[in-house]
Amino acid sequence: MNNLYLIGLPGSGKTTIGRRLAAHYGRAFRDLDADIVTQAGRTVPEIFAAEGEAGFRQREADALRAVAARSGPPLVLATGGGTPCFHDNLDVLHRTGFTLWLDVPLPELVRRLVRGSGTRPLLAATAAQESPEAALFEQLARTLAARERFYSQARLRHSGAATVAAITAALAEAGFSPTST
Ligand SMILES: Nc1ncnc2c1ncn2[C@@H]1O[C@H](COP(=O)(O)OP(=O)(O)O)[C@@H](O)[C@H]1O
Ligand SMILES: O=C(O)C1=C[C@@H](OP(=O)(O)O)[C@@H](O)[C@H](O)C1
Ligand SMILES: [Mg+2]
Repeated sequence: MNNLYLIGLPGSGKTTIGRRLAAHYGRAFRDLDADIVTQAGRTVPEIFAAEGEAGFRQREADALRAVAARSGPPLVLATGGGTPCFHDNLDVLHRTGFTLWLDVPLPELVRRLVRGSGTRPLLAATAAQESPEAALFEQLARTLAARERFYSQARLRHSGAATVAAITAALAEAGFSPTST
């Protein structure tokens, strides 16, 4: 299976860029968080509140395995920021597709996330701090430190321009074949 899997920190553009890459390649797009929400009948913050992070991670692992096991044409999947870091999910990603790490500098992530962090439970507490930007930066830096050893195993780390043209050129150079199944 030749799915294209986008991984990286919250705000790195997995959902936004994933949708554009899918359109470019003529593939279906899926967002793992959206699958989880549909299956649970609850929003992501509601799942964290009712079931804790452990409950969310179990749902995430199950949803990923459902996508990975499906038959049909390969798709583009935006994972959640934590997906590669729990429940051997990285093995599932590597066995069933090509992993692309969107590596975006922390100050840019802070600019993107400082409004709307309430929809991301692991970042929500930063909004109540005296300096939300500084708190968000610290939180993202801690998260990256814990996750970099997973993200860095991606087949391609893209740190350049977040355009479809730049990313598809980098993917081609790294050996991603959009037409192979
Ligand atoms: N390349 C980009 N340039 C500017 N803003 C972006 C870019 N990609 C995403 N964003 C914005 O950043 C926020 C988070 O993007 P999103 O795609 O949801 O990231 P992720 O799924 O990785 O958490 C959104 O408000 C989105 O509009
Ligand atoms: O980083 C994380 O652990 C999470 C990121 C979120 O997805 P995005 O990366 O799309 O924001 C979502 O899966 C959940 O809030 C947990
Ligand atoms: Mg997303």
